[in-house]
Amino acid sequence: MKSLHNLADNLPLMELSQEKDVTVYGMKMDHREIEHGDIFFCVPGFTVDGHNFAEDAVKNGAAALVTDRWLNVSVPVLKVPDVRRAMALLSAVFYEHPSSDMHLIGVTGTNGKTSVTHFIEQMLAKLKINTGIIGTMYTKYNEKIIPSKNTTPESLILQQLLAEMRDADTDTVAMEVSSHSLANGRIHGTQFNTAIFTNLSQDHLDYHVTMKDYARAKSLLFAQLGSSFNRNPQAVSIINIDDEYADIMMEASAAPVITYGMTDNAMIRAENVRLTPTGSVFKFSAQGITKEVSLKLPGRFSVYNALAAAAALYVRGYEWEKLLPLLSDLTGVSGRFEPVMSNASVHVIVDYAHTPDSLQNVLETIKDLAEKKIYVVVGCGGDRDKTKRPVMAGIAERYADFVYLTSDNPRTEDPALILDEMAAGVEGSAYEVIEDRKEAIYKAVMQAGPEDVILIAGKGHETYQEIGKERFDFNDKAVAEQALKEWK
Ligand SMILES: CC(=O)N[C@H]1[C@@H](OP(=O)(O)OP(=O)(O)OC[C@H]2O[C@@H](n3ccc(=O)[nH]c3=O)[C@H](O)[C@@H]2O)O[C@H](CO)[C@@H](O)[C@@H]1O[C@H](C)C(=O)N[C@@H](C)C(=O)N[C@H](CCC(=O)O)C(=O)O
Ligand SMILES: Nc1ncnc2c1ncn2[C@@H]1O[C@H](COP(=O)(O)OP(=O)(O)OP(=O)(O)O)[C@@H](O)[C@H]1O
Ligand SMILES: N[C@H](CCC[C@H](N)C(=O)O)C(=O)O
Ligand SMILES: [Mg+2]
Repeated sequence: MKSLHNLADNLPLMELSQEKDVTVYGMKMDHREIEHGDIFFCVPGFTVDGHNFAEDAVKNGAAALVTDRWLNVSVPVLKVPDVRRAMALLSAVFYEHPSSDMHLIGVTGTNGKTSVTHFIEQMLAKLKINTGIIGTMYTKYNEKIIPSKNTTPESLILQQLLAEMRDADTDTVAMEVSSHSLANGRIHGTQFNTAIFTNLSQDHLDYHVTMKDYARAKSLLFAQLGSSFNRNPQAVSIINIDDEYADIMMEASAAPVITYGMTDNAMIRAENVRLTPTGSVFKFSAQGITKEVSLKLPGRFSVYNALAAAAALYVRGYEWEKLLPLLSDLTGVSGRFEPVMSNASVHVIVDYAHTPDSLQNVLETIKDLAEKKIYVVVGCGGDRDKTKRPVMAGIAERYADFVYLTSDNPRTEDPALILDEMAAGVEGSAYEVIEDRKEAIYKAVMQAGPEDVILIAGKGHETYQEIGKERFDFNDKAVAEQALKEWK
């Protein structure tokens, strides 16, 4: 519970429609969720303008509105230049800056965010540190799991979750920070101790339009770190120096930078990386310390993710001697290079690769390990970057003996048209289009021979398929398990 005037004092350039103060009991951005005494934020959205719901919000009991224009309503209106950013700041104030009461690690980049946050959590759990996670799969702290709608929640949900974590004595939170959230100001008012950059490659060009815009959005995490806004003098940026966009992140960083990678100029390095059938072995090197490390995780990309997680723990205050042994115990994350267990001798791997770069990385790893044929079942999501469709199909063709192009989450697009766009990227004829994902998985399994490998890409841990505006139960792993039972 807060006074509107006290809240408003935190916003530069705000104007109030009336002198009357009111008590604010909660904050909402959807008028259908308003309860008596809430502030309603009129967010100009991508599909609809929240200002259209102002009157209904008042009818539902809103005590005040935050808007970007004057509206004629009976309750006080707080006019601001940018409603989303004002919402982020006021949510942080309303919940009394929960992020400043914990060690908060933000992870951004096209691929690897979910993996890195989970690796940090696994290592800190071994050190008996109470750690929370916010990301694509869920928000998780103590034994509680709250399913996610977005990878990075809207600011008022984010601050509420952080406040719950603070109240549950969560010490450290590892959080995925998406480019959408940065561009939308969802993390304004959130104080990070550490920001990690994994990598940048093509995705979300529907939203950001060019790679430069996309990189600029990602760099905001580093620009906001340790700045006057996020007052944390201890803040550190951790950057994958091998990525071609590393310079942009380093230049943007308002905090000192630690680099990691496999090249000589990385401060934290993996040298002489050797991939093995069960993972990898490499020589870890940082600040004069060298140590042979083995990982039970697939591919070179996992080495990068492990280095990022180790760097975060170093910044958290742990000595290398203490944290390096924890790397060998890291285990895979659900839906990320996850083998499907069965009695059949066909190897099926479910992976969340939904970008060209991640698909290529995963297939390179499979190519190194596979002794027989490789099959790929892959689709691309609807209402998302269309330009990645032919590219992903082309990558699948390059590595596989045969490709099944199928639906991912078509959402409101025509699945057949998405598949046409994918097929345009295939040059040869070793592919088939099967719109129904279950049918495609079954067909791939049924025609595979002993020791062949099937990659089912794109949906990883997802337990639904979104067709139109509806979500139907669907789980790649469960479908593959069933198909494998029928394989002979
Ligand atoms: C592009 C984007 O970020 N969209 C988000 C945005 O939607 P929007 O701006 O279109 O909202 P809108 O539907 O126009 O509505 C505008 C306002 O009116 C309100 N409203 C609307 C209808 C109504 O009857 N009453 C009402 O009050 C809405 O609550 C909202 O405040 O605000 C919504 C409300 O919070 C979000 O759910 C929605 O995320 C959707 C689900 C989404 O798909 N987002 C994706 C693109 C996204 O953000 N992805 C990244 C991960 C990307 C990655 O790295 O892989 C993420 O962080 O999740
Ligand atoms: N460091 C990496 N570099 C390239 N590809 C990676 C890396 N880490 C994971 N991948 C691949 O990308 C897929 C997605 O990984 P992960 O879920 O960790 O990424 P994310 O950044 O959280 O994705 P999202 O944007 O959907 O939240 C994995 O299934 C794997 O195929
Ligand atoms: N965070 C990503 C997830 C994509 C997962 C894929 N299965 C799809 O639906 O495109 C996005 O919203 O673009
Ligand atoms: Mg993720």
